Amino acid sequence: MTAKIHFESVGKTFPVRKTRGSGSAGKVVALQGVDLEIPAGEFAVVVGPSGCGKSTLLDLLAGLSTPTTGRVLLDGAPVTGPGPDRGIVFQQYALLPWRTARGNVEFGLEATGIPRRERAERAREFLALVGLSGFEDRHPHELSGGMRQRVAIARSLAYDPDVLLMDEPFAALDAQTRESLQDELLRIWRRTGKTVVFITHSIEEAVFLGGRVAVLTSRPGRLKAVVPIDLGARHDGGDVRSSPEFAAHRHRIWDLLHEEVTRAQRLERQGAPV
Ligand SMILES: Nc1ncnc2c1ncn2[C@@H]1O[C@H](COP(=O)(O)OP(=O)(O)OP(=O)(O)O)[C@@H](O)[C@H]1O
Repeated sequence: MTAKIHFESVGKTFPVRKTRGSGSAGKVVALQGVDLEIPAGEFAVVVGPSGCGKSTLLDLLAGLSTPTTGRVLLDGAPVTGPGPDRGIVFQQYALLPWRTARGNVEFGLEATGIPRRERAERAREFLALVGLSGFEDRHPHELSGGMRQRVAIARSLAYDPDVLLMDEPFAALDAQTRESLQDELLRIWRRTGKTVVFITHSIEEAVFLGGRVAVLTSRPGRLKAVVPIDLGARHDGGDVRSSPEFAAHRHRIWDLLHEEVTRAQRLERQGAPV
């Protein structure tokens, strides 16, 4: 069966401008030879040291940039640009401040030609899905950070993309809000059956959310390991985050990352101006 998403020997190199004191322009190899298949309906999480190319990987899948080598396939066809089959949620809310929660969710639908009444209905439905019934008429400044991010998720889901791309969507939130949004997201994922690609710096978040966790090496980002997460039935109730299975997965990913983080720090020190 064709994978929903297939990174096929993907590499990405960025040209960098000449900096003061350095002789010539150079390049940054952000990703190198990344091979990863993600089946439909999977919740895939990507972790890796800072600057290893996680956002670059997501941008390629979103069609916001093109790979230097290899291909990114969606349903077997190369990604050639952004499309409504992929919804993106970033760390920053990116909401329109002059529009209400409902207006923000409707905004994404306006370009699709869906009639006004249906847009309003769908916005209400998706705001309810993310737990924001009763807050439809609030503006972003009248909502908490967690609520704003819920609006952003509702906006992405409202046009029914097959794939949800999430780039550290909860990183700016306090710990409690973050955990409750993780619970919500899993509930929504189970209900909608979307394929999710989720980037995070948090190992706990990766283990809690991921069906599989892809660990990237420090730059250039290559695939170091793909760790299947099995938290068993405990995921359906109880405090899964304190279970021994959770701790074992967390430890395994920590081990994989630790070596890479150390390597990245060493490279950073070597590259730092003296
Ligand atoms: N447009 C660009 N031009 C030049 N270099 C870029 C560009 N975008 C990313 N890079 C470089 O590519 C590398 C990977 O960046 P990317 O943002 O994908 O990493 P990341 O793993 O998401 O980082 P972080 O965890 O810090 O968010 C970095 O060294 C970054 O500076």
